[in-house]
Amino acid sequence: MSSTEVKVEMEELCWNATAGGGDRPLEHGVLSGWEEGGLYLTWEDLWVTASNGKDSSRVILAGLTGYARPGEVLAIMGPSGCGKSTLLDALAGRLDSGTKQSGHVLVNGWRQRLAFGTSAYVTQDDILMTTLTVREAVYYSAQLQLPNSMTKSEKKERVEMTIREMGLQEAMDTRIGGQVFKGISGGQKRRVSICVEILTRPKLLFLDEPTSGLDSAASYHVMNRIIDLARHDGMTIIASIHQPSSEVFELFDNLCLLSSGKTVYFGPASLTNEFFAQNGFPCPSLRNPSDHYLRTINKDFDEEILKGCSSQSKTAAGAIDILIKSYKLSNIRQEVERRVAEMRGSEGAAVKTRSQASFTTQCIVLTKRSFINMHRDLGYYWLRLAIYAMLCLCIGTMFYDIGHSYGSIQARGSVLLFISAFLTFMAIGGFPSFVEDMKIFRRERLNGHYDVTAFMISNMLSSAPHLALVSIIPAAMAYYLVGLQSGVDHFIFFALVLYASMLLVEGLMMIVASIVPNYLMGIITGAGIQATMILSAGFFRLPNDLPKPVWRYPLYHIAFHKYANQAYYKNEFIGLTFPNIQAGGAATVTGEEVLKDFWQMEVGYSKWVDLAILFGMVILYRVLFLVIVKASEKVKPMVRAVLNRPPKHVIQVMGKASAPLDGASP
Ligand SMILES: Nc1ncnc2c1ncn2[C@@H]1O[C@H](COP(=O)(O)OP(=O)(O)OP(=O)(O)O)[C@@H](O)[C@H]1O
Repeated sequence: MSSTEVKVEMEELCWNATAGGGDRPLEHGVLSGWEEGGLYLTWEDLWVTASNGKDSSRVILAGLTGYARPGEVLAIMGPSGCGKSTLLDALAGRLDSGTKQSGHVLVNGWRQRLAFGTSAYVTQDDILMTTLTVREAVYYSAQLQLPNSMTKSEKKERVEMTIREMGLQEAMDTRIGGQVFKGISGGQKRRVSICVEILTRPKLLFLDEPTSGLDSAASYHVMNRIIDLARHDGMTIIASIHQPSSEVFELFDNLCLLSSGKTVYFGPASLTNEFFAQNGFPCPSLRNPSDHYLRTINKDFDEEILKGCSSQSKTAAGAIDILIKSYKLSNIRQEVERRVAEMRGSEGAAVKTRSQASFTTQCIVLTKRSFINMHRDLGYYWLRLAIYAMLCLCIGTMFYDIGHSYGSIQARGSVLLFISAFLTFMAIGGFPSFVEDMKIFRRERLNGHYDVTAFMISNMLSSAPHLALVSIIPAAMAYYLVGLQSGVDHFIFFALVLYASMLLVEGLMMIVASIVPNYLMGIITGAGIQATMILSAGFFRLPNDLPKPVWRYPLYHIAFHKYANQAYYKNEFIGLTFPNIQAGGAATVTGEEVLKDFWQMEVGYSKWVDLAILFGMVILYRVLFLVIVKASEKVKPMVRAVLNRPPKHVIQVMGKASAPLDGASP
């Protein structure tokens, strides 16, 4: 069959006659149905290329055009690696920095920012808090997202209902689980991920492989419920899906079939069969249609799979060529373009951030959730507490009853330095758990569950009591076994310095995690920064001997270990006297003299000033974290906005539409 013949036959396929249940009539310029609140998404000539390394300029998506409408579900299908996730990311404004995007994506006819809290996105990986039960995970999410106007019991009811709809009632009180302990299954995790995103009935929902890990019955029920939501609540749903059963396939309104980033077919799912048949690739009667489409266009396993087709081409590569050419000439494509053009001028709802809970509610709920997570996670603090206790027992026995001899000056210096450097350094052990928290934070942030400041405050509040335990118990063991300066006030000060130092390392690791999210790279970076600070704190190389002035001052003054050292030393030495061996032991040397002459410390101000500087730095580190996260959230959409300029004809059409929303511009 020549391509002209294919074109003629394709023109006979009438869009509206056989389109799926969700197809609605279009009126000129305005879409009927969900105008009040729905989000219309259109994309035209959308290109995505890799922009990093060897792959730079590799085309991932090649000029795609399509749309998604409220009340409908668009399924994206294609062989593995064809660009399904990339298309979802591009539409959701979440492409990573290793890619470049061109063409344009419009929401309600306008270029609006979708990233950071405006759409719900269920990613391929299930990033959930492993220590929570299913009920807790969904309930905390509900509290974070649902409006304050809903009562507690209404929220609970919504949670229970959503959990049941996803078939998770049996697993409600089972912990999600992760690497350390086994919890619910992979398929159940998938459904929990969907639960937390559909709670608020988001206007726009992206689902990347929602049914992976589910059996066919569960897949059908989950997709059926999602489609119910689309129809009932006017949600716009775009789902990439691998291998739907024929029942699931029948639920979709539109289908976007991709191969190597190119459109093989975009149109009503119900017309796909005819499209394939018309081009010489009819679906055998006993085969699942979606299996057939994917086998026909899968170049990775050519030859055999096309046996029996009536087309001239028996290879997938040839089949793809025929289908792409035929689609370009078809009236299905023209209809898609017409609808995309219609939607350019449509007027719909503004893109808003999703969480409707107040800032205070977010802070309270996040603090509670984070506290429970830290409490239940053995690796977060309990293991550290045990290791710290063991280490402090070693310190205590090794430096037991240190005394007040001349030699005890050096021994006191060593034990305090060890505590200030290594005991603090070990706080880095919380990083792996924190990286997991950050992954959850990123997912929830992108989905608009809460504010960054709420996360920062809650993290600080929930970790504070745990860190206090880790500092006080081991510190007391070391302090009293060694026999450091007597007096409860001295011990309390000592524990406060250790506590502040631990808070500082946590803050530092939060900053590192916001820049280097990878766990190994983060540990290396965090360790490197701390080692540099310890080295420049004026102990290994005494302050007066440090290179002057260029090298000395910045690091010496920035390193928090300097202030921690000074605080420990002042707390310990001031008020003590030691026999002066150089003077034959007859005279004594005071603690102040030791600090000034021996360690060249700044004794002109009180130890409380050092402690205040440490707590000041604790706040500074948290604020820095906040600034970095907020800045990174702003930079990404700005870069995207520059690349995502609509062509001239779009600007002309949009000129008649309403004013730009949410900082958007036409
Ligand atoms: N930042 C990037 N740099 C280079 N190549 C990329 C980048 N992002 C995606 N790709 C490549 O683009 C192709 C499409 O990736 P994508 O994850 O979108 O495929 P997919 O259809 O979702 O695959 P699967 O079904 O297996 O999840 C892959 O070959 C992938 O390696």
